[in-house]
Amino acid sequence: MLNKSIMDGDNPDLTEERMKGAFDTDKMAAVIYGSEKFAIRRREITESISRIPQLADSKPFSFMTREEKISESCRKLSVLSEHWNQLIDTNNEEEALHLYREVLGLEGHAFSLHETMFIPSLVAQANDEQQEKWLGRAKRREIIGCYAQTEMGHGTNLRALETTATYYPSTQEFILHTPTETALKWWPGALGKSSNYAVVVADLVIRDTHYGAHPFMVQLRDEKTHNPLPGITVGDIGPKMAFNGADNGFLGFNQYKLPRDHMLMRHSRVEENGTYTKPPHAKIGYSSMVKVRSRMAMDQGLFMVSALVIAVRYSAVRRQGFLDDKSREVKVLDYQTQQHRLFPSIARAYAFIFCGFETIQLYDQLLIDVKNGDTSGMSDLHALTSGLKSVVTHQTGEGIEQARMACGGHGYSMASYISEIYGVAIGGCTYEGENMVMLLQLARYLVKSVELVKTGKSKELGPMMNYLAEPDTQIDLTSGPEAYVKVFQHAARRQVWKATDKFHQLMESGQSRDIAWNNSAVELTRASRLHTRLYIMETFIRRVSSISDVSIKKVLIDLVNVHVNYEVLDIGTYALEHVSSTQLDSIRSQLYSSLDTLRPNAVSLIDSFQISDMQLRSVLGRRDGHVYTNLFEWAKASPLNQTHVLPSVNQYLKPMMDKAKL
Ligand SMILES: CCCCC/C=C\C/C=C\C/C=C\CC/C=C/C(=O)SCCNC(=O)CCNC(=O)[C@H](O)C(C)(C)COP(=O)(O)OP(=O)(O)OC[C@H]1O[C@@H](n2cnc3c(N)ncnc32)[C@H](O)[C@@H]1OP(=O)(O)O
Ligand SMILES: Cc1cc2nc3c(=O)[nH]c(=O)nc-3n(C[C@H](O)[C@H](O)[C@H](O)COP(=O)(O)OP(=O)(O)OC[C@H]3O[C@@H](n4cnc5c(N)ncnc54)[C@H](O)[C@@H]3O)c2cc1C
Repeated sequence: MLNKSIMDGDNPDLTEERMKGAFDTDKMAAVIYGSEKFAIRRREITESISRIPQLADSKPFSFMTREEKISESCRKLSVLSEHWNQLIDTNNEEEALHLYREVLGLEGHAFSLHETMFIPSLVAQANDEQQEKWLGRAKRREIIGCYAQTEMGHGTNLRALETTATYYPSTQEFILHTPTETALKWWPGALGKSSNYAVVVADLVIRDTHYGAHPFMVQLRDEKTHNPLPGITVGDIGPKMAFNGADNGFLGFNQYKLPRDHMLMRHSRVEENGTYTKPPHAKIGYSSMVKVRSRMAMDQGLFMVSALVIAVRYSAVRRQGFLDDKSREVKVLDYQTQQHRLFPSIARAYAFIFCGFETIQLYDQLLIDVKNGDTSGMSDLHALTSGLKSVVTHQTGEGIEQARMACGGHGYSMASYISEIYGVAIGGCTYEGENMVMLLQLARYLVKSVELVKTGKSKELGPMMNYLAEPDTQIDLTSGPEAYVKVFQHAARRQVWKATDKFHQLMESGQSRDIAWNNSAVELTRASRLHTRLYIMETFIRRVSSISDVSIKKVLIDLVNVHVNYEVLDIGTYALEHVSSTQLDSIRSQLYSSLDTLRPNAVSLIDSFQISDMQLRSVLGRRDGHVYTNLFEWAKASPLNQTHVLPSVNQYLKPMMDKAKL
């Protein structure tokens, strides 16, 4: 069987789609997840979870209050604690993340930041003795940690953080202090109620000199009672747009004493007498953010896929209207507009995940290099991941919203669960650096690159930047996807140069650097987006070219064709300077025919992600496709439907109506 999701008793419309698939979905899963071994491990973990009934949701998330969600995830975490070693290789981050996604879902939980930022901060920033003291405890989950950096008044501008950590050689202690209301830590995930430790980022002060943001390991709560320690004010910041299973929190310090060896000292040090040693690279303390940003293409790709699994399956069973055959309504997936709405996002999701693999590996390599004293790769990765997190989060938001609309009215119901996926995913436009700000970080790098070319130093260009030095050439659009890469290179190069020239001209006209930068900022962010989209396209094509299995490669080439045609049309206003409007018309025709080509494989392409029903938490997107029965059962389970007459009717509506009758 080529599509491994086919099961007896499924909706025949979905079975028909699965029969049409021209490739083996297990083989595709191995490509998506980087190796056959990991794809198998994912399935094994999912299977093992299903044999532990206590790990199942006690009721649908959408019917739970915030308090119930938090309690439910804590209950499951305590069940999981009995099974970690039997379910996963606890040293394997990807296995752990898969387990969390399956059992706990995406709405957040007590360990939301423990694995993703707290432990990575200890790994990258704590010295060997500190790791000896805390890392094992953190990995064994004896303690729960989070990453407390953002303050009520400042998130983006780290240099303006107000929380101080002042060192006193006389006592060999730091005093952590929150000098103002705006200095309260505000937003850190799992800080409010769950964590008893935090990596706190504070401005290091020694003898009135401010050394800027540094990380400190801080105990927040008593390990026996879980009460906040004296000098600490901590709590939950309240409900959010989504992600309400997490207790994002606030934190204030009142002259809180911290031993000297609680500053994380792998890269910078404070000696007993207060002598400060600066780190080998000024931004090395920002590594936990780079770590998460390097994961975001992968994680956002998976968010988008979840919405697409729901929308594509639903579109294959939803019948509405007629095409040729007037005896039976068509599957809405047969409409060109539906395909145009969904298929380019499927292509982007694959592309993001392939990029994600690269950036995760680049971060792991950087960690090794930095440990060996080589910080030279930091700027490249910072620039790349800054642009990538901004583009993928924005496009993921767009893709998920299109998926919701593609499900019509039922997409708007929590039964689809798409609104929750959307709410969680678009948090990524903000966290780990607001998107505009991060696009401007990449722009700094692009401007510097142009300056290198202008001053004859093209040899010093970083990876991916050589195209900035190349001349425009004729583009032959019949020569395959590489021609579309050329269109993107031309468009990105032109925009990067244009934005840089504008910035330079404004400075030449007398504007200060910062004012000239601000007056060029929109053009600079456009340059960053084009550059990043070029990177995504190149990575996608490179990955697909490396595949040897013929049937897998064939369908992925179809997907690449959807991608390159869609992307070039999407940047039409920039592309028009390099391709004629007649050529754009021909790209349009190719896009429509590539949608057609992809159509028979659409369900298998999204089935290949092997996202279990448990993980999807969508009534509309279940693998069996029995949408209407499932939807009705779900609605009947609504708490509102547990009585025929609600107390509020008896208390308010009935007396009101009775009064009106008098
Ligand atoms: C995590 C998810 C995994 C699972 C998925 C499942 C569910 C997810 C669902 C929910 C979310 C869960 C978790 C969310 C966790 C979120 C956590 C956070 O948000 S933590 C807080 C993050 N905060 C930020 O990102 C702040 C953004 N600001 C900054 O990073 C810096 O302030 C900024 C903008 C980089 C500026 O820094 P500054 O020190 O002022 O520097 P300059 O602008 O002056 O630049 C000077 C040069 O330094 C270079 N630079 C900056 N950063 C770096 C770096 N990291 N590495 C290397 N170089 C860097 C910069 O490019 C400049 O270079 P040049 O002078 O141009 O050469
Ligand atoms: C779901 C979620 C989870 C989070 N988890 C954590 C966590 O675990 N730990 C933690 O420490 N923090 C966390 N945060 C906080 C998050 O990192 C910050 O909110 C984020 O970095 C954005 O900073 P800000 O809120 O200060 O936005 P602001 O910078 O105030 O942004 C407001 C506007 O100002 C613009 N702007 C700001 N500066 C500039 C500039 N220099 N140039 C141009 N435009 C600018 C922005 O583009 C934006 O449009 C989380 C946030 C969310 C939403």
